[in-house]
Amino acid sequence: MRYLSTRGEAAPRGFEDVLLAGLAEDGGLFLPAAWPTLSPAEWRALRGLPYAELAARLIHPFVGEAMSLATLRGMTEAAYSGFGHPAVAPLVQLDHRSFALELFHGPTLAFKDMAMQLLGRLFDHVLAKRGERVTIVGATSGDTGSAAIEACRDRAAIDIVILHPEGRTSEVQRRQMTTVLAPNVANLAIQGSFDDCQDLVKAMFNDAPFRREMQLSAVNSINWARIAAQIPYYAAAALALGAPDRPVAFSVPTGNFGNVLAAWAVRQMGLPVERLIIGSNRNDILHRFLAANDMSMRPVEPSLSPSMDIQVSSNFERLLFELLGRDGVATRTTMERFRAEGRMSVPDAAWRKATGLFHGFTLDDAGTLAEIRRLWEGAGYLADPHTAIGTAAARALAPADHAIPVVVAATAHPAKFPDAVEQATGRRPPLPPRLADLFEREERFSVLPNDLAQVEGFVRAHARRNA
Ligand SMILES: Cc1ncc(COP(=O)(O)O)c(C=O)c1O
Ligand SMILES: N[C@@H](CCOP(=O)(O)O)C(=O)O
Repeated sequence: MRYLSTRGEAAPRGFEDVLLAGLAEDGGLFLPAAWPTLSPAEWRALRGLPYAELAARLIHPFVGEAMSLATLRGMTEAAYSGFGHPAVAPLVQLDHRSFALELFHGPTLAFKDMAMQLLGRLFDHVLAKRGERVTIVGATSGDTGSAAIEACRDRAAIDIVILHPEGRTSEVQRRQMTTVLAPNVANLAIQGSFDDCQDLVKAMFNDAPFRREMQLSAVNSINWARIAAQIPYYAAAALALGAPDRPVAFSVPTGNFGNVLAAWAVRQMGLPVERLIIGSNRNDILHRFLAANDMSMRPVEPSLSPSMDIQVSSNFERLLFELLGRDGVATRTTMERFRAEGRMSVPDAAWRKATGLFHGFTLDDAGTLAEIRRLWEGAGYLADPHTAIGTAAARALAPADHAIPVVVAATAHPAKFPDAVEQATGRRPPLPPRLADLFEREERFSVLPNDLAQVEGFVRAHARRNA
């Protein structure tokens, strides 16, 4: 399997290079040169497999010659063995046609564990094989950070620095990151938004000498391996509900566009996905794009679903590349204009192609609380604020054909957002026993302004301490 950059200038690469590089040298994101596809018979043969086996079989085409299926299977089995549910990602029926796909049974209680638990092992394997060491820099609005730290803590060949927006995550989310005191882990609170954190990470990657000096790697969904590892749970849900012989729809609470992109990838691989519903909070740039071909940036506003407080959805560039007929020059020009002018629209044909499949929905905080309450009182289901945006979106935009089930990505455990859940339902969800003392644990993090030179200085000092 070879990978291309969405900006068309980086040389095609294999999986190992893509895993370690994260972002392409030309500033673009990697995508497979061709999508692996399965026939209906091949999809049917995957029904009912244990999750780890399904994951290994679906991820292996993306890994290609980099490792055998048996080696990958060993990693998926180890990655998912510690999950708190035997199905790993169970489907819970919410009403006659909609299902919550619970992706929060991993160690840090959010969907990020589904990919990150595998990524940590992939990094270890490739770094040991090459005798290399990396410095991972990542940006988080709350969940990627703790999942990445959990997956990479105490790993010999990895240093990791996670940037989060100061005061803009939930307290549980912050503590899940800052109470990990492993020497290879550092947390930085940036005085700014998640978008500022993400821009700092991309700027470090685009600073070629710094990138080389630090051997930078990424764990955000700019890294293709993250998306590849998020594909199997959509396939598992679709197969359980009758695919490939019955179409399904997915509703995904969306911020950086990574999770919904994985659902789209399942469609590229041949499963009948009738539509992809994108739920946004008041930071609704994707909704506005789908409604009126207007992707225009506004300042990021804090909401009750902080992990989705994002304006620049990194992975949209991957979809854009496909919408523009895989034209790297056009993708680069469009993205550069977006960053310079703060807005973009795409050619009409591309926009129509996008709106034929993607449907946008937006919900404010009051609506989110009402939806959490409705789910609790109506279905006895306790949802976190992100998942609630997904269920509300599913109800509003489900396909007219009632035979098509709608799968909502349940992206976080309600205990990660106890204040919002309690406000909506009067019930404060407890943390699982292994996190019960989270609020007594010592925290360690530094605070820095949104300043590239200072952040690079911090990353360098952290890496040198551990070298
Ligand atoms: C709980 C939760 N829901 C939804 C999202 C949005 O997912 P994505 O950024 O992949 O669109 C995130 C952040 O990634 C999240 O942490
Ligand atoms: N919501 C995310 C933001 C980063 O997304 P990623 O999927 O690109 O890592 C978070 O929780 O940090």
